[in-house]
Amino acid sequence: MKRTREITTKPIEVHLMVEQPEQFINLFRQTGADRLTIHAEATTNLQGTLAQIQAAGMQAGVALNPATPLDVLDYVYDVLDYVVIMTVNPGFAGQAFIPTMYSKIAQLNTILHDRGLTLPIEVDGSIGKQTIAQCKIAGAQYFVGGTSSVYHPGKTLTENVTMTQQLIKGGCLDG
Ligand SMILES: O=C(CO)[C@H](O)[C@H](O)COP(=O)(O)O
Repeated sequence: MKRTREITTKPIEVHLMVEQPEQFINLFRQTGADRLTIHAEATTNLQGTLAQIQAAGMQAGVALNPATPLDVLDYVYDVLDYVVIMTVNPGFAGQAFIPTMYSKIAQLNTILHDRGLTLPIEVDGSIGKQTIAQCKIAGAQYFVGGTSSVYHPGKTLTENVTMTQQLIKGGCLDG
């Protein structure tokens, strides 16, 4: 994290897939993180932990595993800056996208709209050529790049980044 902070002024988002994430808030703030994502399933104090992240000067995000319902967010929207919908089960790269996640993204988009909130929806897991367009239609605004996009084997990082940018913008791909 420290090395990454030295080489970029871009916002750095850290996604903590650990239990008791509250133990790591200050550590990641000190190393230069701008946004900290915690899992709803990983803490018994979701509201308090999000509030602590914001109080430490970072944006606070909640990641929801595929089986976790959206209503866990009902009482934390006031301490939340973005939501990460996991579109695979967390653990490792290269898994298949879970198709029911499209409707989960759309449902969250409707909830946010009904509440008058403009929090971005981020999607994580098998995000690439086959899934970006539909995630965007459902309401996603942030896309996590993994082996399905920016680290896709067989192409350079630059080629993959260009391709992914085109997909997110909704442009045509020629290959
Ligand atoms: O958090 C993850 C899995 O736990 C990864 O971000 C993601 O799955 C990696 O990308 P891809 O699915 O494109 O290989």
